[in-house]
Amino acid sequence: MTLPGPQSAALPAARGRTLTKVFGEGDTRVVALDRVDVDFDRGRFTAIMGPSGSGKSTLMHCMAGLDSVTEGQAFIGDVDLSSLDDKALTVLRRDRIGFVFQAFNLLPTLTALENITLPMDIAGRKPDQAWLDQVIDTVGLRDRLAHRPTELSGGQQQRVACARALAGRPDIVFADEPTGNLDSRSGADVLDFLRSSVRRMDQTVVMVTHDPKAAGYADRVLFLADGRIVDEMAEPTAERVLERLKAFDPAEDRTGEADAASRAGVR
Ligand SMILES: Nc1ncnc2c1ncn2[C@@H]1O[C@H](COP(=O)(O)OP(=O)(O)OP(=O)(O)O)[C@@H](O)[C@H]1O
Repeated sequence: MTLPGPQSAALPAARGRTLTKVFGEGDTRVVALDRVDVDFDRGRFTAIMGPSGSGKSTLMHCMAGLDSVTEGQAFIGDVDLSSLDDKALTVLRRDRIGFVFQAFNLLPTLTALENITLPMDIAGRKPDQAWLDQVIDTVGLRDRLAHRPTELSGGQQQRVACARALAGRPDIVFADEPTGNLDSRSGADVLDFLRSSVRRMDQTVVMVTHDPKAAGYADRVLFLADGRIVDEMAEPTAERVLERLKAFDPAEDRTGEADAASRAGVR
């Protein structure tokens, strides 16, 4: 195993530089990301929030190499994703990035344990058993490992998906609305696990969410509007996030939004 050197240890787990993503052209042109600079430090839990269409998913997809950028660069550690061909990008995503989606995306024919180790099995990598045990215990799935997804609740299925994302000890986990399909109790279990993976296992998690309560589990919240990061909150609470979100009124136009942002002390 190669241990990260002092330089790579100091690097953020992921970072974007002047990230720009344009969809379509002419009348249908949309600037989904507008020169975004962002760092995701190691061992931190970041939530990304903002109104519908503000660019949250696009930012996550570009940072995770699921979509290409129009301009700028996305780095995982010191690797510039735009320098990789499709094959190298697939390997990087498989080996260095964990994903959790709103739909749990588990394979129905496999047991929970088989789902958790699937990415490593595909890669021909032997799991680090001590790490895997820690992940399974932290997520609280020890007595469910032989169950298939249909025999698990939604919350348990999402915890399997979280364990799968973390099993390979990735550089960073990207979670897109991980609690969107869950009741609040199951959602809290999933968020507790993501929180513990950061606090106790030194993982790095980036989560897109619409839910202020979910964002309250993070170390910081980035607020997007119109493809830009317009605000950032450290040590968020659900109440403060909710207050901040009230400044984004969908009825307001761009000028109104600037007013709202200035009322909220942004810009
Ligand atoms: N494949 C695409 N083709 C064209 N436009 C797109 C595409 N994907 C996203 N967009 C546009 O880019 C902008 C940002 O979309 P994105 O999905 O990143 O927003 P979001 O903040 O994640 O929204 P939501 O909260 O509704 O999921 C939107 O205006 C959207 O319509």
